[in-house]
Amino acid sequence: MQSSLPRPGGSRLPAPSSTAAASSSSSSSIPQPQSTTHQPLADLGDSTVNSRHAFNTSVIGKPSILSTSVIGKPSVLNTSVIGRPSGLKAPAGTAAAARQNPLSASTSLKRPLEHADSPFDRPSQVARSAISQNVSSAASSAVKSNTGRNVLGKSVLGKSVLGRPGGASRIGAAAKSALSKSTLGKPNAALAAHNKQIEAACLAAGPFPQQDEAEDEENEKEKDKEKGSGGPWVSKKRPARAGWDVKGRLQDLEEDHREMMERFADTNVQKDMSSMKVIELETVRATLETKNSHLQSELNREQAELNKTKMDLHEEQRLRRVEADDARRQLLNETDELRRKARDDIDNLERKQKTEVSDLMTKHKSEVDELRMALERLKMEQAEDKRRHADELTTLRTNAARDLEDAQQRSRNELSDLKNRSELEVATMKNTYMTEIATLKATYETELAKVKGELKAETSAHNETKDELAVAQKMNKDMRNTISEQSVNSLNMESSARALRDKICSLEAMIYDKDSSIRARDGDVSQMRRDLETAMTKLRTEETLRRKLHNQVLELKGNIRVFCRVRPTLEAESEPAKIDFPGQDDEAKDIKLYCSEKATLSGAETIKEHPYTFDKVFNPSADNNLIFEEISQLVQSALDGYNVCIFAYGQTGSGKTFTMTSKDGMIPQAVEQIFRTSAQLTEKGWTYTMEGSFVEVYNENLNDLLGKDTDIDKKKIEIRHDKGRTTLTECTSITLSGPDMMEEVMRRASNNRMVAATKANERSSRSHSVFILKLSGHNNVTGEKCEGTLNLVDLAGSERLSHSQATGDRLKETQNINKSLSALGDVISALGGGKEVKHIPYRNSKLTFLLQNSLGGNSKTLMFVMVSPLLAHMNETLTSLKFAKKVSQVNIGTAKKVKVENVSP
Ligand SMILES: Nc1ncnc2c1ncn2[C@@H]1O[C@H](COP(=O)(O)OP(=O)(O)OP(=O)(O)O)[C@@H](O)[C@H]1O
Repeated sequence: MQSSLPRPGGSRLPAPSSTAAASSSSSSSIPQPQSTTHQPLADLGDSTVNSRHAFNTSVIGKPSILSTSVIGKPSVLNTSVIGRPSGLKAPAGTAAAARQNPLSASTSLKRPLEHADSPFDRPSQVARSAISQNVSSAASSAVKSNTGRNVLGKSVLGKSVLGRPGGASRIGAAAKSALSKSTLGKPNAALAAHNKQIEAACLAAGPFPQQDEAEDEENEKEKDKEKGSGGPWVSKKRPARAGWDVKGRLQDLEEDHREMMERFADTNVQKDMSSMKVIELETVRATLETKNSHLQSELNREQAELNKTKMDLHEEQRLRRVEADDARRQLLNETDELRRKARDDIDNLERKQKTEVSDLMTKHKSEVDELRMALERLKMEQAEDKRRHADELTTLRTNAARDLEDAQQRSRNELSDLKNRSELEVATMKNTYMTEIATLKATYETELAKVKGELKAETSAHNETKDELAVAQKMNKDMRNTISEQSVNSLNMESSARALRDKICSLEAMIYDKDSSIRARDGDVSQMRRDLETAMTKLRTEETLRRKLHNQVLELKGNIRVFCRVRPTLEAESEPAKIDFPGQDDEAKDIKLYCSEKATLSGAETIKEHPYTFDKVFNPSADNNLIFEEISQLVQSALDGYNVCIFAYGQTGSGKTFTMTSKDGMIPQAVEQIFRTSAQLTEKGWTYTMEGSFVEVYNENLNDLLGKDTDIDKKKIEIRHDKGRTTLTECTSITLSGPDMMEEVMRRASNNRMVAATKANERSSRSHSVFILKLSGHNNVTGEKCEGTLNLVDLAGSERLSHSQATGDRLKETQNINKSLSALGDVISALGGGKEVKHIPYRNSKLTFLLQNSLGGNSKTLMFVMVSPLLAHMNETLTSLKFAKKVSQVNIGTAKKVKVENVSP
C-alpha cells in the first residue's frame, strides 16, 4: 500500500491496478496540513512497524484462524502483510541520503530502496514525502485508534478493501476521518514549529546538487505542470512554484488540504457506507472470532484430551511395566521353583534309582550267590552222591561180584562136587554096578554056566537063581533111586544158584536206578547252569541299563556342574571372614559371604551380603571322602566310556591341591574306585586297561611330570587330536595294574614339580597340572567296547594381575595363567551358546586345546570352586565365585559316549 503512495512533489508511480490507484488516491490525495507533520517521523515508523508487528503477532499467534480465514485467501493476506516491506528495514541507500540530507534519513526509513536517489531527496521533496508518509501512517494508525479494532480486524478490513476496487475510496474516507481526528488534536504552535524545523533543515541542506540539473529541471517542469493542474483531487489551478519556495508550496498544500476537507464532507456518505461495511466486517470478524474461540476451545479440549490420553498412556505404560516386572519376577520365581523342583526330582530319581540299582544289585548278587551256593551245594551233593553211589556201586558190584562169584563158585563147586560126586557115585555105582553087573554077570555067567551046568545040573536050582536076579534087579532099582535123589539135590543147587543170579540182577537194577537218578541230577545241574547263565545275561543287560540310567541321571544333573568347597581356617591363620551356609544339610547348595563396604559419599561402612548358589556347597567340616562320594558317579561315567573333566579352581592357598592330589584326594580315590569297580565288572564280562599320564601346563608349555626331570621346560610335547582321541607326543604313559601304582605315579609327578620349583618359585601355584587316565574296556561276552578319559585338573592360582603386583617372570606367569583361565571360561561359555555358536575357541590356550575332547559335546565337566575362609582373601574369593557362577549358568549339550570302532557284536 505504501509503495503506491504518490511521491511528494507530484511524482506518482503508475497505479497498475484499481486497488493501487484507489489506495494511492486515498493516501496521497490527503492534503498535508501543517499539523500532520507534527508527528515525529520515528513515531510514525514505529507505529507502522508496531501495527505490522501486531498484525504478524495476531496472525502468527492464531494459526487456527489463519488456517480457516486467511489461508482461504492467501493473495489477500500476502498483499496486506507483505505490501509494506520497506517499513521494516532501512534501505541500503538510506545512509547516503542521510549524509546529503539529514531529514531524508528518517524519511527514507519509510521508503523503498528505489526512492533513495529520487529527486524527492531534496529538502522540500523530502519534507513532503515525510508529510505524506506521516499522513498515510497517521491515517492507518488513526483508523486503528478510531475504530478501536484489533490488527486482525484491520487486516480483514484491508483485505476486503483490497479485494474490491471500490473499497479504496472507502478506506480513503476512513483514513481522512482518522487523519482529521489525529491532526485536530495537534496544537498549531507545535505544527508551526515543526514546519520551521523542516525549513531549517531544507536551508541547511544547501543548494541542490548539480548533477543532472537539466534532467531535474525537466522533472520540475513536469511536476509543476502537474501541480498547476492541481492533481486529480485538486480542482484549483495555481501557478507553478519554484522548488525552493517551500513556504509557497506549503501554502499550496494547505489550500489543497482545505479543498480536500471540503471534498471529504462529500464523502461522508461513503464513510457511512464504509462504517456499515466496517460493522458488517466487524460482524464477520466477530463470527470469525467466535469460530476462532470455538476452534480454540476445541483445540484446548483436544489438547486436554491429548494430555489426558498421554497421561493415560504413561499410566498404562507404567502399569504394563509394573506388570511386566511382576511377571518377570514371577517367572524368575517360577523358574527357580521349577529348577529347584527339577533338581529335587532329579535327586529323588537318582536316590530312587540308586536304591533300585543297589537293591537290584543286592538282589542279583544274593540271587547269584544263592544260585552259586546252590550250584556248589548241588555240585558237592552230586559229587558226594556220585562218590557214594560209585562207592556203593563198587562195593555192591564187588560184593555182588564176589557173592556171585562165591555163589557161582560155590554152586559151581557144589555143582561140580555134586556132579563129581554124583558122577563119581554114578561112575562108582556104575562101576560098582558094572563091576557088580560084570561080577554078577560073571557070577551069573559062571553061575549060569554053573547053573547051566548046574541047570543042567541043577535045573532045579534055576528058580533060585531067578530069585537072586530079582534081588539084583531090586538093588539096581535102589541104585537108580539114589541117582535120582542125587539129581534132585543137583536141581536144588541149581535153583539156589538161580536165586543168587536174581539177586545179582536186582542189585544191577538198583545200580541202574542209581545211575538214572545221578543222570537226573546231572540234568538238574545243567538246568541250574543254564539258569545261572540266564541270570548272568540278565545281570549284564542290567549293567548296560544301569550305565544308561547312570548317564541319564548325570545328564539331568547337567553336563557341567559346579561344586563349592570352603576349606577350614588353619591354626596359623587369623581373621576369618563371615561365611554362612544356609540350609546346610546333605543337599546344601547355598553360600552367603558378608563383607563390609564403605559408601563413596558418606564413607559409612555397611555390611553387604553376597549370596551364591551352586550344585553343591561343602562347608569346612566336609572331608575328602564326603567330597569323593559326590564325584564318584562321574568317575563311574569314565568307566562307562565317557570323557570326564574335574577341575579345581580358586586362588592360591584355597585348597585345590589338598582336594585333588593329597593322599585321600580325588586323584587317588578315583583310581581306587576305578580298580574296585572294574574288578566287579569282570564277572559281567568286562576287562579294562588303564593308562595314566601326568602333565603340567606352565607358561603355555606342556611338561611330562612322569618323564625325566631334566626334560622339564625343555622337551616339546605336541598335542594331537584324532577322531575324538587326544594323544601327546613324547609323553610318558604308564599302564596301571593296580591302585598301589598310583602312589608311585604321584610321587614321581610331585618330584618333577619340586625339581621345577627350584627354577621357578612356587611352581604348583603357577602351573596347571592335569592327570589323564585313559580307560579302555572290552566285554568278551557281549563284544561291547568303551573308551573313556578321566581328566583331573589342579588349576593354577586364579589371583588377579593387579593384585599380584607381579613383574618380570612372575608377570609372564600371571599373564599366561590369566590367559588360559579366561580361555577356559570362553570355551565353557561358547559351549553353552548352543548350535548358534559355530566356533569354540579351544586353540586360545594350551590347557583348553589339551582338554578339547574332554570339554563339551562328548564330556561331563565338574568344577570345584575352592574358597579360602580368610577375610584377607575376600576380594579374590568373590572374583572366583563370580567366575564359578558364570560357569554354573552354562548349559552344555548332551554327552555322547566315545565311539569305539571295531565293536564285534
Ligand atoms: N579341606 C582342608 N582341610 C584341611 N586343610 C586344608 C584343606 N584345604 C586346604 N588345606 C590346607 O590349606 C593349605 C593350602 O592348601 P593347598 O596347597 O591345597 O592350596 P592350593 O589352592 O592348592 O594352593 P596353590 O595354588 O598354591 O597350589 C595347605 O596347607 C592345605 O593342607
